[in-house]
Amino acid sequence: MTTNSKFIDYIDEALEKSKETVLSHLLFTYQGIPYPVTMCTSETFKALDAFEARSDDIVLASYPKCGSNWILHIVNELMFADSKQKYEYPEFPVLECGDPEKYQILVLFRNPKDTAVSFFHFHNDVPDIPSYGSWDDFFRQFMKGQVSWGSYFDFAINWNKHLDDENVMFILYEDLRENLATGIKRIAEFFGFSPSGEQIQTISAQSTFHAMRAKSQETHGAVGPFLFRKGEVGDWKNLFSETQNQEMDEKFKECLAGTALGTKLKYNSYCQP
Ligand SMILES: Nc1ncnc2c1ncn2[C@@H]1O[C@H](COP(=O)(O)OS(=O)(=O)O)[C@@H](OP(=O)(O)O)[C@H]1O
Repeated sequence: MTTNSKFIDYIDEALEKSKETVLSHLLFTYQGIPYPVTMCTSETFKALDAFEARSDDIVLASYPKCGSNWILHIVNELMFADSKQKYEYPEFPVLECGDPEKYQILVLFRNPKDTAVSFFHFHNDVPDIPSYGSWDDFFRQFMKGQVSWGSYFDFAINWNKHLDDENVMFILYEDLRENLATGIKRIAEFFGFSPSGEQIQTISAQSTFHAMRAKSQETHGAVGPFLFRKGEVGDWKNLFSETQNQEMDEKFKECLAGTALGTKLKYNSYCQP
């Protein structure tokens, strides 16, 4: 992502509001889903009802902490390689709804255990964001879907219905982690970009966790190093208890076992001890 003061201004403003917010006052509910009062308002959601997309808009859908800043960076670099123009965001680039028919949509998933752990650290590490009392407290709320942006599992169940849509491309965080250049090539093909082998290599080198973390203060302001925290697969093993493992395995089975998305998430590879 390019240096963009609008982007950083928005994050700084949200952090400033977070300073005065206690955890019990963090969430409001819009159409049954909790959102943080520091970043969203019901007015914005209502205004988005009248939003009209352009036919060449690109949309990324992701539950929090699945690597959205990573993919935004990659797409920006691909656009730059294609057009030689750096895109400057006129607004903070997060749209909470829109007409899917009009977009090409990247859907980004990460295994639910690492997603939960990343989400917990974000809350508890960023000084200005209200903290949970403990990992166990956060886990309980995460499993109930009572965290910002709601339930990972409801998000997954809904997207499972759209995986075969022509305008939707699925990306798995763990696949990208394993082979960044291949992932970048697939994203480029989906959007009709034709980067050279050299451009793919350059974008890959700029999109590694370490490269992005090193620039994170420049790209994301004070919160940067917390957004690019560890970037690993399997960090959940440091926090999950045996009971929590079983609880999430059960929930996964109940919600996603036997579904197309359930298979694509490769749960047995990434979520078993
Ligand atoms: N380049 C690269 N490689 C590997 N991993 C990366 C990369 N960029 C971001 N990340 C990791 O993605 C996690 C943050 O996800 P999001 O950007 O979606 O967070 S947010 O919802 O916008 O707050 C967060 O995960 P954790 O480190 O586990 O907390 C980031 O470190």
